[in-house]
Amino acid sequence: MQNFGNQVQFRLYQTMHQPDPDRLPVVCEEWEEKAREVLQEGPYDYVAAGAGAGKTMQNNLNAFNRWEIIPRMLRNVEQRDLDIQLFGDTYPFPVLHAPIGVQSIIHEDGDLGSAKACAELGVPFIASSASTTPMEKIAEEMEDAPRWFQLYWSNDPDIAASFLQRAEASGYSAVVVTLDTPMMAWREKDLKNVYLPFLLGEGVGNYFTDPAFCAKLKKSPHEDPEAAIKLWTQVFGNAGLTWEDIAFLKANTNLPIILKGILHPEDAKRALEYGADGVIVSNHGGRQVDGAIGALEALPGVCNVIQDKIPVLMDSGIRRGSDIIKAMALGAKAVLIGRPCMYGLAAAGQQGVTEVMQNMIADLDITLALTGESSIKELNSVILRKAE
Ligand SMILES: Cc1cc2nc3c(=O)[nH]c(=O)nc-3n(C[C@H](O)[C@H](O)[C@H](O)COP(=O)(O)O)c2cc1C
Ligand SMILES: O=C(O)C(=O)c1ccccc1
Repeated sequence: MQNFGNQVQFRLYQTMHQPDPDRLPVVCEEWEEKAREVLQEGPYDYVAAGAGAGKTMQNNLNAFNRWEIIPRMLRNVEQRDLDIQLFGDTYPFPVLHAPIGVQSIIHEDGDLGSAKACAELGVPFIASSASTTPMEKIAEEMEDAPRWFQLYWSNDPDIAASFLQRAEASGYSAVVVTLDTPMMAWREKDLKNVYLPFLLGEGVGNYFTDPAFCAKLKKSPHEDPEAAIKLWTQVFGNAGLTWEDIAFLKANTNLPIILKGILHPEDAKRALEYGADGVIVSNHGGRQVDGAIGALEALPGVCNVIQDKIPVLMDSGIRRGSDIIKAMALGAKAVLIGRPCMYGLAAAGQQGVTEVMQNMIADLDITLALTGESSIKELNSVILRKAE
């Protein structure tokens, strides 16, 4: 896409004649502020806060400040390529929408709004196991736009296998298996607010429509929602999994399997040994282990082990274009955008997600050019230095 960044930027400046209240935010922190204004405390904190004291979330942001870009000059950056290849598909930008459950708690557009915003831009949408809208409905709305499915690996193998089968049948082209959430973390803000969306029947759309899940209930989720929610709390996670269980996934899907939540180089080694098709370096946005390593800090160690044998993606802390450049220069093939999209969704529904994604990509395109690079795929750590 020619001069994507300049076009978006020019359009934004042209809104100068619009009255202020109609103008949507541009800056990530401003979107977050707007989200805080429109949401009640429970849902806002559910999205914005992390595990424990929030140290990991802080580490994620700080990690980006430890790297600095050294721009190059006079390198003809008129034509720029932002496209990437992953698992045999070409995508227009090196960004995906992170899997995010329970989007219905922040806006009525919910998962469908986000999915449609992504579809318009050609950005792959990773549908969460914990979406409120069932995966088939999301797929239907997205038509042939790119989409992946994120698996929460239930301790009930029938449910896990059924989710995999449904994802493949409804046209998702890869499975992201989230390993860092065998149970919900100790989340201080949610405990203080006494707020857990699932207990309110949010984020259970895939379960309540699942034949394997429903087979374990006496009455349908519609007839007896309380019993269904209780069953959900019993089957959601699986703390008993080991690396040997990866074979179960391979036996139950033909799609590429991408392991999300890899931080330790030793786990990167296991991911290769056990046949993962890709990994995502992530600490779940600091929502699981408090005091964990910032995701960007963990990225070089993982890439060093993987040695380009399979793609390494990353998330946790991406807030602007330069963050994407740093992650890719350190070895990520693409990044996932999480909370920024949710602040957009909260403040302005589907259009908010479109704006956040579009602005992030525009910023990326312009910053790439100003760094003196024209191909996102060819970035490497030569353009970075570790700040003192
Ligand atoms: C409200 C919320 C819900 C999330 N739900 C899921 C989920 O269902 N599955 C998953 O793998 N990750 C989930 N995540 C984690 C994101 O996929 C991603 O790793 C994280 O948002 C990255 O951190 P960042 O948003 O601070 O950049 C969730 C994150 C948030 C904020
Ligand atoms: O809140 C989360 O971070 C999350 O990943 C999750 C887990 C279960 C259901 C919905 C979201």
